[in-house]
Amino acid sequence: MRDSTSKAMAGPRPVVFSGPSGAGKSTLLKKLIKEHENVFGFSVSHTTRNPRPGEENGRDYHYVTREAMQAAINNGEFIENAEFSGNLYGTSKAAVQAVQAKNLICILDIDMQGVKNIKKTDLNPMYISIQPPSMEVLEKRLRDRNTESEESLQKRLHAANVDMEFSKEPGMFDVVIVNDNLEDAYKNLKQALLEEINKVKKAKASS
Ligand SMILES: Nc1ncnc2c1ncn2[C@@H]1O[C@H](COP(=O)(O)OP(=O)(O)OP(=O)(O)O)[C@@H](O)[C@H]1O
Ligand SMILES: Nc1nc2c(ncn2[C@@H]2O[C@H](COP(=O)(O)O)[C@@H](O)[C@H]2O)c(=O)[nH]1
Repeated sequence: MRDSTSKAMAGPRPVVFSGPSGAGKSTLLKKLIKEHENVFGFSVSHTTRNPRPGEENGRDYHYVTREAMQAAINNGEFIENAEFSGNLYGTSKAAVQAVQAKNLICILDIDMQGVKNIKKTDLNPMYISIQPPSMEVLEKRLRDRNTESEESLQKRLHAANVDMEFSKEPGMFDVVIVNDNLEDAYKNLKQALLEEINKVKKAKASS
């Protein structure tokens, strides 16, 4: 069944970022939001994982217990949710509405199960896949980030293999960006979003 709740959401077309854990999604989207804070807004997901050093509740995620999150899911408060690496993650309707109410392009950072589920809704976002140059580079980045236990790292690498195959399915993503050199990847990302950025800037200038 299609989720018709998202139909009521207005504003510019959202953008979904997906790709393996460690590919550089957060790094790129943080740069994007910093450079265009009047254009983009981040959909703050819920998760049952613990905050990492430097992460802030309500800014990076809403950190909740599994019981609270499951109850909210059962109550129909989420557009999509998924189990990833032993934790629940999900996009609440409120998170997307909060961004769209400000007439900003809503950015969702979600895993591939999220992509599949969002495709069943009426949100109609642009889908961007961020890919690492190789599995070896991905593993090094994840290890160097120093945020995962060995068990979590192995789960993420396993999911990354599945994800990298999935991203090759024709029509799954509108744009695929290989994040090798960060500045090049960022330039490609901005180019892919240029039309949407200009639309929002124009609408804001005339309002
Ligand atoms: N082009 C790049 N070159 C080198 N290091 C990078 C590059 N892009 C990102 N990194 C680093 O790789 C690590 C993983 O990046 P990041 O946390 O942005 O990935 P992610 O896709 O958001 O991961 P997750 O899905 O787990 O949140 C970080 O330590 C980041 O600083
Ligand atoms: N389906 C969803 N996936 C999400 C959501 N928020 C984040 N994510 C994805 O989870 C993994 C791991 O994230 P991390 O912050 O623990 O490294 C990553 O692939 C994110 O894209 C969500 O709301 N729904």
